Amino acid sequence: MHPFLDLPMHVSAQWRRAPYALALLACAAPAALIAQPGRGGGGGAGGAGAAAGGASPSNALPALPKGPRAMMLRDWYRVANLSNPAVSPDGKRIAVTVTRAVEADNRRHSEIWVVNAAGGEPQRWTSPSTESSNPRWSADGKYLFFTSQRAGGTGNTWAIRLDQPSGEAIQVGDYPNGSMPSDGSFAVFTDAGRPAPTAPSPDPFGQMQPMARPPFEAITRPSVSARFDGRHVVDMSYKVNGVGFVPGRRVARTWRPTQIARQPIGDTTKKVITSTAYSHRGPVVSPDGKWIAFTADSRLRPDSVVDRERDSLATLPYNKVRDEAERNDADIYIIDANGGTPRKLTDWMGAESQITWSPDGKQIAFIGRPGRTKNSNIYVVDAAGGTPRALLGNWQYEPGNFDWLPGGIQFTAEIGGRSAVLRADMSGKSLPTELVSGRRQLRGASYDESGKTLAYVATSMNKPTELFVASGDGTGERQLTNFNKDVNADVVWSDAERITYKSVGNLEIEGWLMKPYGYEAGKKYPMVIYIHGGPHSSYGEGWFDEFQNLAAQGMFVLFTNPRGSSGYGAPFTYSTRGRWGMEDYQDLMKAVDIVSVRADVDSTKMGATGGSYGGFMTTWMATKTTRFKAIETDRTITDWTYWYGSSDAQGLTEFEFYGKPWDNQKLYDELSPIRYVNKVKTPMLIVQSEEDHRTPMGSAEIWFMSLKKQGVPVELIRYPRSNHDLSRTGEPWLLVDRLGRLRQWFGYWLQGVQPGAVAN
Ligand SMILES: CSCC[C@H](NC=O)C(=O)N[C@@H](CO)C(=O)O
Repeated sequence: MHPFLDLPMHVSAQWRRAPYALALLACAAPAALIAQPGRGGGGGAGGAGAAAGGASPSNALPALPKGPRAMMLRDWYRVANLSNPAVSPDGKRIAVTVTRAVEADNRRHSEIWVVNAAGGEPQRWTSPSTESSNPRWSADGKYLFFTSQRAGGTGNTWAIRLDQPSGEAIQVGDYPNGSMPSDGSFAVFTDAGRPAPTAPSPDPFGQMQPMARPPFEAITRPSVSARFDGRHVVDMSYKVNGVGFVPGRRVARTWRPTQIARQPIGDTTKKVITSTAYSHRGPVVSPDGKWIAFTADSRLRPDSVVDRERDSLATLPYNKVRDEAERNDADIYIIDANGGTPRKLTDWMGAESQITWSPDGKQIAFIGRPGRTKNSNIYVVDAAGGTPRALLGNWQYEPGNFDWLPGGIQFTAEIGGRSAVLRADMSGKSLPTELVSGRRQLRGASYDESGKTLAYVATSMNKPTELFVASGDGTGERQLTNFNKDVNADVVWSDAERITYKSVGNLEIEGWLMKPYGYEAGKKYPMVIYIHGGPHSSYGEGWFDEFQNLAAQGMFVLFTNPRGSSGYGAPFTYSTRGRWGMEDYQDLMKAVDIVSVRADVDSTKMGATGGSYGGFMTTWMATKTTRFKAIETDRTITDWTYWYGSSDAQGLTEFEFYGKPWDNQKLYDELSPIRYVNKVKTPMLIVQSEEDHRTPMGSAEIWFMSLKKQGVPVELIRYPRSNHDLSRTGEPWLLVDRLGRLRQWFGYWLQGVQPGAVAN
């Protein structure tokens, strides 16, 4: 899958405070190939009207020619991205989010479409003038809920009525979102309560911008508050990629532990059934409605104690015994559905998530990760307690989401660069069985109530996403939509050959070689290697705009999942700890060795590109080899100590590099490409976003200046209103501009195409 980082704020905060949370960071969040609704925050992704000029560019641009032909840059705007399929409880209909770019407005637009599982034309169910995503059906089939920021309501949950003639979307106060028993009579959910009312006191800084006000316990004050509009920072988490600068606290720290609430369906009265100093997470009600399972601190300590302990540990120097010890931060508890004293289900070492009751309510399943660098597995335990048993045994791969259907447990998983729907062996004695597989990526498996209908979104190398339906056991698959019909008819998307090869230590590495558009046997073509970020993410068997872009320019595109990638099991993922740029570099260069001897690859015209960890790796490569004739480094990191101080994710290197820079300065220095920049001879294009708080601008600036001062050809493109996710969720015009620059840079250095002559 394409690396796509979708970190909620709390994950970033955990990275910052402690290395322990790093198991969470496997950067391999669900892919969104070109479009993600509703993201961007202060980073500016997708903002209409913010771009330079504001005028529609399409007025001035000619219509795209009919195909079949190579992808042109503006074809990017035509590709629809489908996500979040949801099968109705009766299995008759499937709702899905469809996201497209609106080229003239420089923005994306998402709608909910519904299609009959039996087939037929999909219907648009939400307005073209508002954003709607993430459809889900109510258990009783009365509503289709979805997420929307539309005006005139509270919160962002809206609904379309299904049991009566319907019109505009409405908000439904008596149908809460939460876990329900089989009879659907009530829902349970978490509730953080309201902040305690504080007596109003005059605020001498009330008129200042939030970032400028003196935070709580700050020592300095503005001399004249009306004359200071800077940023006053005292807290560690003062900037977050995709969010922007975050004002500090104005009052003493307080805690509002999340409680469990229940609300009858058809009633607006919510009852909070717990009142504790610790938080309850992910409450799930049993099918008979008698019990609620949830996770909480393994010792039920107050949130204040847990947070203070974590914060104080985070200030200590790295300590092997303490920091490498396995931790049991959370456990599963069960409480009476009306409240009472919780019972610990089991003392299980590690992290538990996705708690799920068996349909008969006698057992509980969860995804467990027994240690930070250990494989996750699906575990099952009696609801009465006992020792959880793993269902996937020593399977190499790790489960994604799972469902406990009437016939057993089914789940999705990444199997290297492809993904599949699988059935677990409930005895745990055999490896899981693949039900839906093939060289492709499946996203968001959804079932009807009976488990007899399964829907998913699928994509493969040369096929953008579409919606598919099958029987619950994966048989009888049918494609239900063809949203990309027009663009598919015009553009010849390139396919890729899958390769595997043995690298250092006999480790098998998976990779792909995409053919250039218009490939003719007997000719030689330039080749560009793409390096993904993370490093714990992966490339895979899905349509990806960036690869298609360079293949359309007439180049081979090589992409691999070197050690450190996700999708091959945790030992593979974490094998690069403390060794970035070593064996992983060799895994990449080995792939280059293999393809560069092919008769159709011009080994004198090779390039490299990559972002984030891939940006680090491209600058690292530039210091180690002159085999590449041109390199593009994207959202790069060239100095790890600078990165540590300026990024929003210190926890990443605290874990990967065994401590803070001053705990292990040698490693931070030795792995910093800037230390060897005097060796660079390769022309480099640097792309960095002005509001990237994950890999801030300084790394790009020092690299640019160093190459300039040595006479190495270099260009720096600084994208405004953009963050670390420009290439995924950035403003469409800027995102497409970046694709154009990649074509031009490699077109110039590898194909001799003169500036301005690369086709758009
Ligand atoms: C190594 S610094 C931070 C790198 C970043 N990792 C997580 O945030 C990264 O490599 N991001 C990737 C994957 O999402 C990217 O492609 O931007």
